[in-house]
Amino acid sequence: MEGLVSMKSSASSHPAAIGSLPRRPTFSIRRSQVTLPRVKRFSAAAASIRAQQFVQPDTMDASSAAREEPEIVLKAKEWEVGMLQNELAESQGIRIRRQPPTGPPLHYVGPFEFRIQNEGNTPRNILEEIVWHKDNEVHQLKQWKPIYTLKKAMEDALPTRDFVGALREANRRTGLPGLIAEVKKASPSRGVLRENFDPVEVAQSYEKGGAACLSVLTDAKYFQGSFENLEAIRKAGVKCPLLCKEFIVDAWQIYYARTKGADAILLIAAILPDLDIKYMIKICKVLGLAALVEVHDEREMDRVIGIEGVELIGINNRNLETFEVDISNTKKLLEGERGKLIREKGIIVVGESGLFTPEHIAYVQEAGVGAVLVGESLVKQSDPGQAISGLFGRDISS
Ligand SMILES: O=P(O)(O)OC[C@@H](O)[C@@H](O)c1c[nH]c2ccccc12
Repeated sequence: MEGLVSMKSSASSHPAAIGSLPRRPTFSIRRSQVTLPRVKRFSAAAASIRAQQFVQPDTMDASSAAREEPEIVLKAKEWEVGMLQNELAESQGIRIRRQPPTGPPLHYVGPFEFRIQNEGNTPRNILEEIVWHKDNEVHQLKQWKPIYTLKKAMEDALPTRDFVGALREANRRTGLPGLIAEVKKASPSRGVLRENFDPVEVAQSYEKGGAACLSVLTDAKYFQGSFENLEAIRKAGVKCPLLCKEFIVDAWQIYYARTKGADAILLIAAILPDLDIKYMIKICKVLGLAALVEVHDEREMDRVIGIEGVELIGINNRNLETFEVDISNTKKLLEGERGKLIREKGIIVVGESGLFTPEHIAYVQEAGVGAVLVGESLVKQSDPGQAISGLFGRDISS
């Protein structure tokens, strides 16, 4: 019943499998111990396993691994860095792990696909699932378009527009929070929001209805969005500055967003350690992009307030781990010292998610937001731009 299959003999001898090789090696590191990619298949009776096959790595120390397969040791180091990243993030209260701690959920070994379903490498919630998927997706995209090709594309990209300035101006003009209207076809929590979705039509309608800026979902798997949508909206001549709504886990995505016409990007504090946020904000400054840094609890807010150069903080009323929506979250995070510090620093706060009525808008404005980010309540209406008047209680188009 048991059979040993080495990674070398399986993966490299089956060309068809090479394209689908995982980003991470099919083994894990626990401190000084290297787990080699030797694979045993056990009986399907193993209780905790939903898969057809169970992959049980054998162990050996790092030096003997080096003698056997230097490339494997290099990959092991790469994996170790990923592990350290998880530990660093955890020390900042980040529960979302950047990669599966014991290897990717799908292991491709030769022509076989091994799916392991154990506690360690099964995502704990939807946000973690999205992040793991994104990490692999970005790895593939980076191979297809290495960073130097993006730098070239950036030289030809259209100039960026002032996202923060547009929000301030709308706020000044209307006396209401500036609107970032979201071009969103679907979401994991709500399913499809708009059938016959035409992103350019929705964007133009929002602009006509008085939106200051637009947010365009680019994640394909969970939100049915795309970078093509972002690019098409930009090229159609929509003047509202555009936020690329993406799960950013790698700086490469920022450059890519810039080549596709973004004026701003989203950084989610629940998945990015402080150092990543700092570094990515610096990249944004160099590229002329605004960064909307999203938080959803006190700890994330305190981390982000302390980061130099933050101009826009989004408070998400939806917990991305549980999907629960509670608009009092915006109020809670702006009370007392935190609100005072934010005002002193001149940071614009964006109230995000779950806003449906003029009362909701008034409530978050009272709490201290200078802008709101709204998707569902607008995009579900037959005329999304017209729906803006309903949301704000009056016409804000002129
Ligand atoms: O559709 P709503 O409830 O109005 O929410 C919009 C926006 O806040 C939400 O889409 C969002 C906020 N932060 C995110 C991060 C990723 C994906 C989506 C989001």
